[in-house]
Amino acid sequence: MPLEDEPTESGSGIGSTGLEGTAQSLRPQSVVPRSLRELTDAIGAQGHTVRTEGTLGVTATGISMDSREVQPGDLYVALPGANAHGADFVEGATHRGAVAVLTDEAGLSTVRALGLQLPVLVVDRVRDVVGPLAALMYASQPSSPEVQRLFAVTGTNGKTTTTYMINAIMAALGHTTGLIGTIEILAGGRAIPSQLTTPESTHVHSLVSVMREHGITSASMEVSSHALDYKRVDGLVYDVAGFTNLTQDHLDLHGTMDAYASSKAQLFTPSHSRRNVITVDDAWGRAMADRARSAQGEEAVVTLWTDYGRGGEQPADQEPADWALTAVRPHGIGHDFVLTHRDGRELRATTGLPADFNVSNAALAVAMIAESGVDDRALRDVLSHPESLTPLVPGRMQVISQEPVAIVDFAHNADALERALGAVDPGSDSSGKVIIVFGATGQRDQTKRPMMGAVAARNADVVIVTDDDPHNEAPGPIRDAVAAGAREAVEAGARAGTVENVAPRARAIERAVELAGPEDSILVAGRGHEVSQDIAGVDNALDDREELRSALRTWQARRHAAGGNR
Ligand SMILES: CC(=O)N[C@H]1[C@@H](OP(=O)(O)OP(=O)(O)OC[C@H]2O[C@@H](n3ccc(=O)[nH]c3=O)[C@H](O)[C@@H]2O)O[C@H](CO)[C@@H](O)[C@@H]1O[C@H](C)C(=O)N[C@@H](C)C(=O)N[C@H](CCC(=O)O)C(=O)O
Ligand SMILES: Nc1ncnc2c1ncn2[C@@H]1O[C@H](COP(=O)(O)OP(=O)(O)OP(=O)(O)O)[C@@H](O)[C@H]1O
Repeated sequence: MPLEDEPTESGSGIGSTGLEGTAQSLRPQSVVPRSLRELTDAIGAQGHTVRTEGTLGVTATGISMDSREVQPGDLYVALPGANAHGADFVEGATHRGAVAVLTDEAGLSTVRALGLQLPVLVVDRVRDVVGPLAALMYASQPSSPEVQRLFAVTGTNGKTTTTYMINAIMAALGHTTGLIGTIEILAGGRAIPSQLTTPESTHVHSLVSVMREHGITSASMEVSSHALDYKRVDGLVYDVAGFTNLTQDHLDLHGTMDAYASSKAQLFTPSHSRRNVITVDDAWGRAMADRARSAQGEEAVVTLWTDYGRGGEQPADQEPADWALTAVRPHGIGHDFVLTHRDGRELRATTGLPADFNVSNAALAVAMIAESGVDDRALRDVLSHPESLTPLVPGRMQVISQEPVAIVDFAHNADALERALGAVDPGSDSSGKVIIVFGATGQRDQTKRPMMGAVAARNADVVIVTDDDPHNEAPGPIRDAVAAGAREAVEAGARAGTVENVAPRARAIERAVELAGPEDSILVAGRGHEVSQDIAGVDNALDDREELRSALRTWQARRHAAGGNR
């Protein structure tokens, strides 16, 4: 039974000088100092009222919204938050060298109560002005796409994979690429530690500038709905922004699916993007395209149809999409596909990544690049090489073993789980069972727990419910809620013959492997690339890929000892 190689560091391209640091600490080398008067004028030019206290002649050379990240010469942005007000930390910020503060009235009172006399700019809604100020400070917006091309991807699932695919194609087209997303930030192959999918606005702007200083001519970014609501990408206009899909997730933040859709829709407006490619496989996508057209105008919005299920026929009652998948054929564990434009142009490509949804992600990546104005002939040439659309995306349908098929994936909501299970199902011609190990996150959207359980029971033969990141919630009841959804589905006739509740997670993975025969498929879902599990605020080392490899080695040794029979 071959175990797949462990992933290796990919790419290089640029030297590391000037890239030592984290998303929080990196700053462009060349920054034009800005007087508080200039910054005040810039806030006023955005239509915000700003009140100033203290001298406006002071110049700032950086901007930070966390006291712990302040560098000498910074404007410290003291934001009101859910846990604290940034003004509570203003003394720390001044000790680190902040020269002025931007805050609201409450923040001003705190600063003055502390007896601090440094200049203060006061606005009503602080987050509204930070992005554009950081854009000014770090001159982040590229002067043209020829200098640096910026891509953004949003949607519930597929952002990470699509951004990796965009980068793989752009690199093959000769660009030095940058990436900002959930797994990592990459600058020309150099990894920069990061915490959020989309970093805070001050970091986003400094990173884009730093990347340009290091010769990065194309950058793709995941833009989460949190980022849009928290205005983390304000002040940056992407050349092309793409939409993957919208399914239930993050309702703890957004409340309703409509509010969630409205958050995403902000990306498809002139203040965020010039051109959009929107996947219109379902009603959410079609509504997103309609909203984008009313915000951007018809010309700026391109639709993409990837729901190839009916053999390429688009629904007759819908307007045909601009780009559509018109042929999909299995190719190894991946697929060949043809993307056809309404005007008759065809782009042929192959992705070696498994699962139907990766054809959708690949189609979006290709359409976004085609719409970004790259040379058509060069693009066709690059797409003729399968490796252009087969990046290693850590923890995304990552194949750990072929026999039994053992895959680690990041699916952590019902839709992603269903699709990932569909991809590992050997089908009715095979006697192989599908075994799934997964859990649900604590302190997040609780409504998805039984839904995920039910999806697992409908699409797998053996369901092993375990812990994800419980965070500060008791893990037992989370597992019970997921398992209850699975058992209810089994009672209603779902496929699963067994539902087990096993913790800790490493033991659940072992259990899945113990139950597997060589013809079976194991999917360990939910944590993908993650290497630690947060239990009650403590990060415990745990890598699903390592646990799976170790359990498979034991499985292999047992089989060997038993002479190949189970
Ligand atoms: C819900 C959310 O996104 N909250 C973000 C928000 O928190 P907050 O407004 O409540 O801030 P707070 O903790 O009250 O602190 C108030 C202010 O004091 C500052 N502070 C705090 C302590 C200190 O010592 N010094 C200091 O200056 C903080 O930087 C902040 O500006 O602002 C903070 C400061 O920038 C963020 O760190 C924090 O992200 C938290 C950590 C987070 O986990 N966010 C996740 C949910 C998130 O954004 N996820 C999405 C991806 C979602 C997905 O698709 O899966 C992402 O893009 O990563
Ligand atoms: N187009 C898609 N449609 C549905 N599910 C998908 C799609 N692409 C990926 N997935 C599933 O979603 C999981 C996460 O994929 P990916 O990391 O690319 O998405 P993401 O949008 O970046 O997710 P997150 O916001 O949670 O980081 C994958 O492991 C896979 O199970």
